[in-house]
Amino acid sequence: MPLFSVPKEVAVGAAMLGVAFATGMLAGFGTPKSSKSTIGKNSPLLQYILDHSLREHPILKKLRLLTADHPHGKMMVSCDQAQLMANLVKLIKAKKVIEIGVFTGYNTLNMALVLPDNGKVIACDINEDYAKIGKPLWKEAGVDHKIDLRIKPAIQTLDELLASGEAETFDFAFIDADKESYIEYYEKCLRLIKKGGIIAIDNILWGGRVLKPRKDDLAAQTIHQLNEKLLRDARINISILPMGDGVTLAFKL
Ligand SMILES: C[S@@+](CC[C@H](N)C(=O)[O-])C[C@H]1O[C@@H](n2cnc3c(N)ncnc32)[C@H](O)[C@@H]1O
Repeated sequence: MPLFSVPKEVAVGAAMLGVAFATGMLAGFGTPKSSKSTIGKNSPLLQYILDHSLREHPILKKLRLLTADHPHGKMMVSCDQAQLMANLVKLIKAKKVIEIGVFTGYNTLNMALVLPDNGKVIACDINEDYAKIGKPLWKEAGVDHKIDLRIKPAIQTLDELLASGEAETFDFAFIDADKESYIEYYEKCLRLIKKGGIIAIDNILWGGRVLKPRKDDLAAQTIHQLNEKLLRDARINISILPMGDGVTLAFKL
């Protein structure tokens, strides 16, 4: 039984989105490429959205183009989603931010650029080689002093932050690493952020595989379980945005 019935206008909107998926109407971002888009490719409408909203810092753009050439370039967060997160970070006047899954550091730089000079991004990844690509650009942008890169499993970093008394001291978290650990990441981030803080969770549509997660697809199953859990979680308010590969915003109450 669903917790809430679906309002008619929502059902209509969802149906329209479904049609858009099916017809490829919402079919992706052209240039600049939104590399992680589930919502298709080559859509004039999404291109229009980008053309009329993207204000990308030149060094951020440089890192995006550099990352796009990387063999795993598709892992990079979409630029429109990154811009939304930067706007949220500014709106809530965030000072302390966690990023789980740095890759080449596009969004790490994106957030560092909008934090105050004494702000901090705790940037978690297991692969130092990826981060080495972005590091010189963090420096070129003059924000490297705001980035604390921790190369080890993110769960370990989160546990260390909790153990050192940093619960309820963070303003914003972005979860974008191994999907199988998403529920653990969420629970630990929820303890680390303050009331009024925001957790953004990427890939919550997982290329559409959340609709019918296969038994052997642990990532799809975990994301789907998290989506179900968040709907019923009284500690937060949520919104799911059909942007990139789907992003949930969880607002801590
Ligand atoms: C999708 S990418 C992150 C993209 C990044 N947020 C951006 O702005 O472009 C996922 C990253 O998670 C990292 N990762 C995978 N498992 C991890 C773990 N257990 N702990 C920390 N990072 C992990 C990978 O090395 C990879 O760089």
